[in-house]
Amino acid sequence: MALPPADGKQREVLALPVGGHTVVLGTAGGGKTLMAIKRAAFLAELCSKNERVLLVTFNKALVAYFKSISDNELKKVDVRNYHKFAIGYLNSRNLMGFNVIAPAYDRHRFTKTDLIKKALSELKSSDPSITTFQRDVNVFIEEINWIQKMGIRTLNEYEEVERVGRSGTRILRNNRKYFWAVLEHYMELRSKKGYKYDLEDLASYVEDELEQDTSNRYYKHIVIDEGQDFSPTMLRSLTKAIPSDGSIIFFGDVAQQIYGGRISWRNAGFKIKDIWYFEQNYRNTKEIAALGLAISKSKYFQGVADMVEPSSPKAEGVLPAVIKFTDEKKEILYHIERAKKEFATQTVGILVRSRKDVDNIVAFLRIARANYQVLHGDMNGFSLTSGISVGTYHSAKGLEFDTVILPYFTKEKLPDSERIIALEDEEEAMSEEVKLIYVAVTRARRGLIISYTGELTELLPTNENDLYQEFTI
Ligand SMILES: Nc1ncnc2c1ncn2[C@@H]1O[C@H](COP(=O)(O)OP(=O)(O)OP(=O)(O)O)[C@@H](O)[C@H]1O
Repeated sequence: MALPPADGKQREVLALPVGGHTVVLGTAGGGKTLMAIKRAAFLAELCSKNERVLLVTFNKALVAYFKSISDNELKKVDVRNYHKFAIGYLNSRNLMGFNVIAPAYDRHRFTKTDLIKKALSELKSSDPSITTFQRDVNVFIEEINWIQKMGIRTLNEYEEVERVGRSGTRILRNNRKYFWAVLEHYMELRSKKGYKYDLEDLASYVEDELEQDTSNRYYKHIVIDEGQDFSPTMLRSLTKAIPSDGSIIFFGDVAQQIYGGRISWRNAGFKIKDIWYFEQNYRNTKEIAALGLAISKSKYFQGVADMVEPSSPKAEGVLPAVIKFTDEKKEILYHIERAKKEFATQTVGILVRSRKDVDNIVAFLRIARANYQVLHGDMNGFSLTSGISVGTYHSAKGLEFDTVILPYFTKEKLPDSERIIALEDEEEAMSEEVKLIYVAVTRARRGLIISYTGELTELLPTNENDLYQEFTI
């Protein structure tokens, strides 16, 4: 499959002089992935025999997708997710080992969550008078992840740092020392289990090592796609991974930031003169883009700095459908039947909020003997031809499908109740979750079907402006 040629501003970015730091912010479907691939290929052509280009993105499913769509353009480029880059670098410095990263999920080993739970419970019993320790463990997990992603190294630094958004008011400055105590105790327990890192603080170790590493850099140029979800410390480590005559280019869309709350690429220490903007939406039809735009203008979306508003795409299509069902089984069977018959020659994405719901849909797909792939972190290949892809909204990041089906769009599931607990604030959870549904909706090229039972989530804008057609089945 040949990639389309660059157009308008894309052409200007593709031809930018090579060197230094560049930031490109674009709307959903603005061609950031396309340009990341083309720029990486262009840079690889300029490299001498010992110089290399890294195209780095957030998740492994996206790496598999890049490789499938790039039509040989990436022959001379290393395509990796950040963690693979980090592990490779730490390995080259003899700082890795077997099972030294505390896993996020694992049925057989202690996870980061298990260890934070243990750390909190031990501190709670050692001093029951401290009320902060009585807060839900998810609040601590959330805060520890934030501290690590910011690359904060000391309690002093943590006590000084200014927070943006509502998270700033959630944790009083005076109480930060208790969160720090849980972090420190977690680190002790982690080390006792033989783990040196976890997925959030790995980047700080890479950054520190690169800071004092005077050897020649392995990559001359780094191209980052989906950069909005890289933590500041991941981005800083990448800026240190290139030589002084190398280059780094960041492609991202703040409206699609779905990991890490309100952490901004602006904390990454890029040295830039200008920011480039891709406003043109090349993916969605006018109707789908209009719904995406309405979501991005909703009250829950407020406070998103650097948001790039899309200009209306040219392709006309049909209005998205919003269908109400009487029960969930009927809902899923209806979608599977349509996907198998009506959309048989298309790519179809069935996307949901939780992994549990993915498993549920997979069980139905198996019974229906449908042709499907599950989107997940360990995908090696990616089928681009017709067929159904099932996954969470998170796993569909950066991808696109001819038709997107979004079942379970209910108040009960959106926002996710665990996020409300972790953030101790429904409004904050809504502001996170609305970005997820923005990502989900903007994955659709031509068809979008949303469905629910019971009550529709408030995250979907109301229909006064005829953004969608409503049905009951
Ligand atoms: N200049 C162009 N001409 C034709 N098609 C284009 C052009 N630029 C992008 N596209 C197409 O538009 C779609 C979206 O592009 P791409 O995935 O690169 O956008 P993106 O900015 O990475 O989107 P997102 O952030 O939503 O994942 C793709 O199918 C891509 O091939």
